[in-house]
Amino acid sequence: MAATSPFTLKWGIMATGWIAEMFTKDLLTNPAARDVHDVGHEVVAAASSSAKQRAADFLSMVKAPTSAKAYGSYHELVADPDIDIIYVATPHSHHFQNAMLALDAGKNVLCEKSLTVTAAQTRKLIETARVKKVFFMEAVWTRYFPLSIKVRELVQSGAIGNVYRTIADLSFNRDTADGKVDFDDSHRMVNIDLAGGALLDLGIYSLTWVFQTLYHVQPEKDKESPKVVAAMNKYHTGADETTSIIVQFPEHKSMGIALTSLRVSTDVDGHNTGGPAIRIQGSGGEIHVMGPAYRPLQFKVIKKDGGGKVEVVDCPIPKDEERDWGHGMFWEADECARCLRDGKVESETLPWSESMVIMETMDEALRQGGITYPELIMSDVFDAQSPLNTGKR
Ligand SMILES: NC(=O)C1=CN([C@@H]2O[C@H](COP(=O)(O)OP(=O)(O)OC[C@H]3O[C@@H](n4cnc5c(N)ncnc54)[C@H](OP(=O)(O)O)[C@@H]3O)[C@@H](O)[C@H]2O)C=CC1
Ligand SMILES: O=C1OC[C@@H](O)[C@H](O)[C@H]1O
Repeated sequence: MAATSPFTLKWGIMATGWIAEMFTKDLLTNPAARDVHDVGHEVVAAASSSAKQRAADFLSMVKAPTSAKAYGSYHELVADPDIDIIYVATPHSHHFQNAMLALDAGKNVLCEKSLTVTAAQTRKLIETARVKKVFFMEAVWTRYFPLSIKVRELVQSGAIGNVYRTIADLSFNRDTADGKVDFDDSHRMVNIDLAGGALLDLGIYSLTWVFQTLYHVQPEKDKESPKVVAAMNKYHTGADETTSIIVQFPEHKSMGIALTSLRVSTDVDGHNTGGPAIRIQGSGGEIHVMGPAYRPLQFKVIKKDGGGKVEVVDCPIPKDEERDWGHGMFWEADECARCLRDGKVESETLPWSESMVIMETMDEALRQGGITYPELIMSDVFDAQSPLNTGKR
């Protein structure tokens, strides 16, 4: 019997910054290098809001096929009939308007984290995807790692008993002697106009671990909206620099603690000496995930009755030797391809309802922490000519 050829998804890349580079290089790797044979990817075009030449330079830098088109605006990108799906790789501030631009044009969308600035914006995007009958997914790449899948399976199988608590941290020590952090005030990590702050950039990963171990694994009928208690320290730009959130599920008697900071580090010496980034604690044992929370490569299973033995599971990220590349973002791209091949508009691994509840949790934390962003980037009214869509800075 002849083997069926893989389903190939045609991508348009919106923006040409750091993560666009990482993701596009992953798209260009050979799926066989990660033992994937049912789906593949093609980079059809990239767009820069600043100049067509920038998009052309980007495509040659990532070694895209010469057939890939360069556009000098996001509007041109979403109008390209050859593109199946748009990857939105702009700052958080821009996600709502940029993703809406693509959805409005009838394109499927994979949008970087944090999905939006507000939960109301996420709701609008989901409604639009539903009406347009197009696929829409939040690009929290860690969810699609084989490591995450294994950990969720262990939790669901009861390997560590009932899971009552998850403690997750993603913190970078960027503290400087002058009392600041070593990001320029204009950098997207701390710039309020770009929806900067520890929570939306890093804390989303801590929350990802809380939600994928305490919420996602629950049967649909038992899913419980969390109670949220949060504290935030503000940076002088108005963004949060250190944030701690308790996410409580009273019916399940479980609790998540999501931590993030730009002042201290999860991994103090860069060698994981400080212990795990994530502790998933059950009545019969614990799973320790070694960080960073966004790209973990190892977890440990410690059983209550294990007599001190620790099972260590390594989950390296496969590399395409020919391209000398493998970052780990290809798994979320494969998920998009499989969903589209199978006619799905949302992923079961990160359904719309779960993106929504996580955004609501972040909304509530920001409210309790007293962080507000400018109206332009909090608006949930789509404007194709918004400066966020036209590249005007
Ligand atoms: N999944 C992951 O591991 C990571 C995800 N991210 C997420 O990706 C997004 C982008 O982050 P990153 O790539 O690091 O950011 P960069 O600043 O490196 O790139 C952002 C790109 O967005 C475009 N852009 C449009 N308008 C603006 C504006 N006003 N200011 C700055 N850039 C603008 C630019 O591309 P152009 O000029 O071509 O239009 C720019 O190159 C964020 O949402 C972030 O949270 C970031 C890092 C890792
Ligand atoms: O998503 C991310 O993961 C990696 C971090 O270095 C980056 O700041 C963040 O945006």
